[in-house]
Amino acid sequence: MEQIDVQKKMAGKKAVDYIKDGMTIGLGSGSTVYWMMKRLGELVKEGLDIKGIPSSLRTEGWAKQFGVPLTDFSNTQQLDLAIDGADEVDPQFNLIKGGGGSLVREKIVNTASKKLIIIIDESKLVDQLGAFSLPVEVVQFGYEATALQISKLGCEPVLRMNGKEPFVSNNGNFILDCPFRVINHPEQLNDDIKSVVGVVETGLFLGMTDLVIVGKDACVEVLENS
Ligand SMILES: O=C[C@H](O)[C@H](O)[C@H](O)COP(=O)(O)O
Repeated sequence: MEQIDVQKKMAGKKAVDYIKDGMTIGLGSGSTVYWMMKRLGELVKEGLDIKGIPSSLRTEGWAKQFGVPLTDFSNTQQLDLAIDGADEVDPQFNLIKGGGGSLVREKIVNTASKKLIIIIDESKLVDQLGAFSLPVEVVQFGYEATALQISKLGCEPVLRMNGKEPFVSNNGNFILDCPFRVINHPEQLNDDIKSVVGVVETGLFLGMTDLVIVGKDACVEVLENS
């Protein structure tokens, strides 16, 4: 296993320490979340009584594979805890997410949760957001016009592809990857992008993270948002 995967596994496995009996859990997306799901499945087999709401079809598949019981928003609108990955985390615990294209469902799930824990490998910690191209989910119709409007905010959006076809999110939308390179004012940028017609959601997750678990080579570091 590569070192980065070892770090993801360390972070994912540590996160389940925060899950308590009776909780409803937001289940994030991505390769780090995979390890959390695997460990959570083991704990459920040992008797842990929880329910989860998955933030992607892929995570839903893992839940079924590992035996993690699921529920949905028709049964509960507030979750106790959400555990999710990230593509970048800055010192203020602001995030870029959506590298896997699940940002809309993730933002709905994480916003509905009382607490958000982010699990990452070391490479995700950055001084400033923006080196990772910001994913923005947009409706398919007229996406070229939507991209033009976003470009006026300081980047050249790239339509995400899946082979020769555009990538389509679990919500049936396209993703524009927006290379801003340096994001100095994330709140303002988020507002500006969201005001563009055709934009569904941005991958900026601001002021929502309570705890970051960073997987390192032989340990984990837990960073608390004070
Ligand atoms: O859409 C994908 C999500 O935001 C992921 O949580 C994020 O891309 C991090 O994924 P990974 O743990 O695979 O690096």
